[in-house]
Amino acid sequence: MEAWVIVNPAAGRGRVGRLSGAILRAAREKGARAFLTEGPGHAAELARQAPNGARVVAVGGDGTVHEALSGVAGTDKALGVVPIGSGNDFARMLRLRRRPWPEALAHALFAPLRAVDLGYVNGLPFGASLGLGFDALVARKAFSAPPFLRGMPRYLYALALVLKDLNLPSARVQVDGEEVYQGPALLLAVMNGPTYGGGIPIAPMADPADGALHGVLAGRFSRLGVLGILPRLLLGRHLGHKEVRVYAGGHFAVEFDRPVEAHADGELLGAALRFQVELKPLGLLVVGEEEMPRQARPAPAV
Ligand SMILES: Nc1ncnc2c1ncn2[C@@H]1O[C@H](COP(=O)(O)OP(=O)(O)OP(=O)(O)O)[C@@H](O)[C@H]1O
Repeated sequence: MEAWVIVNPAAGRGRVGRLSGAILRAAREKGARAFLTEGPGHAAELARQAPNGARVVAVGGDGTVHEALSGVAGTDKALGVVPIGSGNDFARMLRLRRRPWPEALAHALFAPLRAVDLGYVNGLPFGASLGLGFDALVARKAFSAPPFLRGMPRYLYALALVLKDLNLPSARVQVDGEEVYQGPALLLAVMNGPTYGGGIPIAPMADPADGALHGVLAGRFSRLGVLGILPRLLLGRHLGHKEVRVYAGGHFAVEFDRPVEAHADGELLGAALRFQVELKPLGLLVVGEEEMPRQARPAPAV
């Protein structure tokens, strides 16, 4: 099987850039074709050019994986990942163990393939997460924050800007054809994996091989309410909040009363009024762990 290794030197806050020569060499020694991306969009283009049946290995973070996914989804190519980004939620969804990069590369090139569910939003594929509303707006503001702000200060700056002008849109949400919610919405996360934003456990119950997307909707929240739920969210203790609802299904149709920001796998999609979200069960071939344990579930009642 042909393998294409796509290395994003900008990922991992420059770490991949420092390692890129060694990674390209190691990939070629293992018989793969290896490429360094030249800018945003290049990983997607390379993944599209990879031949049918190829294993496409993204070296970088969730942005690189998301781009590579767009060239792999809907084909019989397979997606591997060497997670050296700052977030790595796709790798977390696959339960990839932490390995030094040479081992992670060998794993991505040679470990067996398995299938996981694949999400689509308005026709575009996503791997682990889709976020509509508040979190995407914070990401948008962080994107245009002054360049001297980095990491947590950049996030807090963006959060403060969004909270200052907090004005919730109204949403109508249908899951599998049934209307489940109508009202103000702070955010709706539609998740294939349990985490986004670099490990935030927004949907601890999500499992990429269960044939369902998991929606977590935060409804009416004040500024103070948002500040109160954030620490609970970081600990995965937000699901019991009275304004947090959870849904599972294969098709989410979401309509807002004004354009709302969205991100897929942490990549901004642009604001829109309507989002059609579909799941293709086991629609993506990936390199995961040999054993991907499912979430612990209570035994069914007998
Ligand atoms: N050669 C390049 N120069 C600059 N940017 C690039 C280049 N190649 C790709 N990119 C862009 O780099 C961005 C960041 O990559 P990525 O998200 O993989 O890394 P990260 O931000 O460290 O990880 P994470 O998303 O997991 O936090 C992507 O949006 C991608 O489009």
